[in-house]
Amino acid sequence: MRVSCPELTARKGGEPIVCLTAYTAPMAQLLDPHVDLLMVGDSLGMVLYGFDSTLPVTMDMMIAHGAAVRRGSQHACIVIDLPFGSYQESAEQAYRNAVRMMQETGCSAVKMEGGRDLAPTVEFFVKRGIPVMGHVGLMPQSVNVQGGYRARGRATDEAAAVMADAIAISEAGAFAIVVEGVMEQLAEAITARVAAPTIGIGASAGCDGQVLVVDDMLGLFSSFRPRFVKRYAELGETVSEAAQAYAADVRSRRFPGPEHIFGSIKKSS
Ligand SMILES: Nc1nc(=O)c2c([nH]1)NC[C@@H]1CN(c3ccc(C(=O)N[C@@H](CCC(=O)O)C(=O)O)cc3)CN21
Ligand SMILES: CC(C)C(=O)C(=O)O
Ligand SMILES: [Mg+2]
Repeated sequence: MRVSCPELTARKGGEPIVCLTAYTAPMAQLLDPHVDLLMVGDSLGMVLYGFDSTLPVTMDMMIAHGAAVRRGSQHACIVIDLPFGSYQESAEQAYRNAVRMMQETGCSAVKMEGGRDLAPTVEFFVKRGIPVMGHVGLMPQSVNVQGGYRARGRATDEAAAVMADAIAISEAGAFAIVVEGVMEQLAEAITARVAAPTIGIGASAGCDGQVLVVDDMLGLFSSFRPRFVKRYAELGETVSEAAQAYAADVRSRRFPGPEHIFGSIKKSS
């Protein structure tokens, strides 16, 4: 049985919720036994497609990758980001896009970035059968309004605003909330105050769970190294070294060797 959204909500205050992003079927297959939740993040626009923000990501991209992750996993709860522009206009627009996302991918829930202004949309979804993961604090889809990817809540007025956002999204019925790029004190205060479990990224161990972009923690997306990313592997270096060794082998005709070829032609009978 796949992990359900209510099961994750029930983990509030208990064993931390383990979450990673995944964008492809083979990566989902590798991560699935070890995590509670696989997040198909719109960060794929930056990590896989080379965009300099998540804004160019489309519904079609999220659906293609969401369906792939679903095919590659059996156990984890699957949550897909609704991309920029697909939900901000109205609750009705958001709901239509979320229904399409669920029908075409088989995912369990969707995630949307937003605070108090988004609470009516969250309530609209939950009343109509779609579990919602919230996302407050640093919201990458608002990079042009924020003027960069800066941590939120350094000053008390901004901290109060993020707290009010988290409370509104939790009270609207979100089953969990991503809290991104906030001070430890604020993450702890939000986690203590809201009913929904908090999933932190750059938000300290004071949250009910953690998420990282998998390519960041594997050292595959090497250009990105903010302080909240812990490197658990250096796969970027492994890939470079493998490519270099292959190139040298091809140029020197060391590859392919006798063990890599189909043998000799036999005389027809
Ligand atoms: N690969 C990847 N990993 C992520 O964690 C991620 C993405 N992509 N794309 C979408 C957003 C963007 N994110 C970011 C990007 C940069 C900082 C960062 O470097 N912040 C610094 C300096 C910012 C500044 O002052 O301009 C900080 O101190 O907060 C944080 C989160 C997190 N998300
Ligand atoms: C890291 C998570 C929170 C995300 O929104 C993404 O990967 O797009
Ligand atoms: Mg995202």
